[in-house]
Order: sequence, then C-alpha cells, then structure tokens
Amino acid sequence: MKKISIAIDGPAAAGKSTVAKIVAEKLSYIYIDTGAMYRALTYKAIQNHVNLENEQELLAVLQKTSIELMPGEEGQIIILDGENVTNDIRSAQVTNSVSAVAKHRAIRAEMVARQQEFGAEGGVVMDGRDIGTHVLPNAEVKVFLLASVDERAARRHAENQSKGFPTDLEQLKKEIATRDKLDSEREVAPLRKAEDAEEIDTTSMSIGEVADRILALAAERN
Ligand SMILES: Nc1ncnc2c1ncn2[C@@H]1O[C@H](COP(=O)(O)OP(=O)(O)OP(=O)(O)O)[C@@H](O)[C@H]1O
Ligand SMILES: Nc1ccn([C@@H]2O[C@H](COP(=O)(O)O)[C@@H](O)[C@H]2O)c(=O)n1
Repeated sequence: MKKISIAIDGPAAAGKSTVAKIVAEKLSYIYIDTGAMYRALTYKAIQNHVNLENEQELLAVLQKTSIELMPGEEGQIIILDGENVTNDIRSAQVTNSVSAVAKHRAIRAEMVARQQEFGAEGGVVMDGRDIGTHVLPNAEVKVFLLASVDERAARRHAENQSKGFPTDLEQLKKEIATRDKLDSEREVAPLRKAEDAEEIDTTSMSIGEVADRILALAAERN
C-alpha cells in the first residue's frame, strides 16, 4: 500500500499528539511531534540565558543544535544534542515561553526545513500548528482538531493529576488561551486550519473515535 502523509494541526491540548501516536502506530508510520522541536530549542535557549526576543541569537543557537525524535515505550523521546530532554521540555517555564521562540521567521524556516526532511519519504504522521498549511502542504490527509478551552484544560488537568503534579484548572485555562492567542496572531505561519483540512471537534469524542476518523480518511485517500 502507498505510504501517505498525515497532517494534524490544532490548538494547545486538543489531543493532537495522543491521536497522532495511535494513528502512526496503527499504520506503522513515523510520528513527528513538531511542537517538541520548538520546545527543545526553547529549553536550550533558557538554559543558556539567550534573549528569546533576539531572533539572530536564537538562530545561531539552533544552527548548532541537534534535535532527534525517537520512538520510545511511552511515546516519543526527544534528544537534544545527545541528551534526553523528553520531560524537561514539558516544564511550565518552557510551555509558557515557547510561543515567543516559535514566532520568529528565521527559526520557523529552519524548523520547517528539518521537518520536511523528516517527512520526505511519506509514511509520516506529523502534528503541530502549521503542518497542513506550510510543512506538508501536499499531505493526503489534513485534519484540524478542536475542542473547547474548558474541555482542553480539563483534559490537561486530569493528565497532570495522573502524573502526580497537580495544577490549577483556572490557571491552565488562562495559559492555554494565551498560547492559542499568541500562536494564532503571530505574523509568520500562524495557527490556521488549512483550506483542505477536515475540522474535527473532539469536545464530545473519545480518543478512539478521533483516531478512527483519521484512519478512515487515510484509508479513503490511500
Ligand atoms: N478525545 C479525547 N477525549 C478525552 N481526552 C483526550 C482526547 N484527546 C486527547 N485527550 C487527552 O487530552 C490531553 C491532551 O492531549 P495531547 O497532549 O494529545 O494534546 P496536544 O494537542 O498534543 O497538546 P499540545 O499542543 O499542548 O502538545 C491528554 O491527556 C490526552 O490523553
Ligand atoms: N508546527 C508547530 C508546532 C508547535 N509550534 C509552537 O510550539 C509550541 C509547543 O507546541 P506543543 O504542540 O508541544 O504544545 C506551540 O504553542 C507553538 O508556539 C509551532 O509554532 N508550530
């Protein structure tokens, strides 16, 4: 069977990575979490006290940075310059700073080039904010996942609780809404549904139902 490309975009905590992993596993495709790449750069920049508003300084860091995405037992493992930073890049500090890094044109150009290289052979499920619009504009399947802010915050809250770090639900709602606003309003490749993407409102759908819908689209377009 032909190996196609599947682009999954949407706002924060909409369920992109959860369903992307399931779909990739079912199809034996590779999964690329592009948000993790922006997070890895943000983590490194913070560690090295780089001014996140300084595009050229960030670009110089990125050009000397290796970011590898590898499949692991519990999802994708992120290797930054040879070091496993899978958990570090999910900190509140990185989460609340990453949109500032991702807004820069030069950073996006370099990240998109790396992502296109990862997806060059097809057989890929990639999730992010600009996959259907910029990274894989010719993807056979494009979906845009949505859910209300309340539902997304509640899901993330439950996830955090289950991992043993309780968070404040109202604070989470604010952070998710702020990140969506920054990502949607930036000048370069803002968070948008591609014209030819199917919008899926997951608010009242289970994870399995969302994955099945994407798998059905993949089967149709294969
Ligand atoms: N349809 C769904 N029903 C219930 N819970 C869901 C659903 N989809 C995802 N979740 C849960 O919501 C949480 C957020 O999902 P996930 O991390 O996949 O979102 P994301 O869009 O990749 O987030 P981010 O953009 O922040 O990386 C996870 O705990 C996941 O298990
Ligand atoms: N294609 C993408 C993917 C992500 N971003 C930025 O990274 C942030 C973190 O993404 P998560 O999916 O891990 O939450 C996100 O808020 C964006 O600022 C992006 O710009 N483009």
